[in-house]
Amino acid sequence: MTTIAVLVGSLRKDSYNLRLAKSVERLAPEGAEFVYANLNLPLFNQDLEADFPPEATALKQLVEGADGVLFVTPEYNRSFSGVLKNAIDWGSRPWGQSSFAGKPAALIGASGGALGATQAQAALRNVLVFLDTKLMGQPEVYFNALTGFDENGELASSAEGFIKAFAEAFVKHVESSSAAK
Ligand SMILES: Cc1cc2nc3c(=O)[nH]c(=O)nc-3n(C[C@H](O)[C@H](O)[C@H](O)COP(=O)(O)O)c2cc1C
Repeated sequence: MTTIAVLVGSLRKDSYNLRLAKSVERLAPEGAEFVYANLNLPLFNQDLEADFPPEATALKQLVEGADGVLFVTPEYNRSFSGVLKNAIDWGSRPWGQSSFAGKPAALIGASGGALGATQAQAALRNVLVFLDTKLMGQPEVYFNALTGFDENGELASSAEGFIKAFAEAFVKHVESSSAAK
């Protein structure tokens, strides 16, 4: 079993990005288990590092126990969401004990427009490289939620192919990175 920790950077109940993550999960090869992190965390405060909040510890444990991490981000003001940055900041601490270092990872994102969280993903990619994740380069998916989901909120048939290709490439990336350890 290959375990994937999923970090969805939106707390919105009907989040496009959560729907996108669930679509990736549905189209992933058998044997991959997706576990969704709780990102409803206290605001990062370095004063709290000596006594980590339990929710932040749970996030670190989830990531450390997973074979790979999938980051799913909305675009807020041309960057990735504060919710996701906050979670990444917790997971990266204390100094020298980042949960992300060496983890096979990929990113994907949706927004309600044709640009499909392009700028958010570019900014997030920079952070994930700095954190020394083993980041999948291709394929990239910039997901337009207005055309990518149908009127029932399901993945549009036109999007099935490229989301399946992304899911397959990601799980392969995780499994080959883990085997190479
Ligand atoms: C504060 C804020 C800023 C936003 N900025 C952008 C933006 O820069 N680019 C964009 O494509 N969409 C932007 N949006 C629209 C989001 O893409 C849209 O709200 C989307 O549904 C968020 O993802 P979610 O459905 O997973 O919550 C913004 C939305 C909010 C609330």
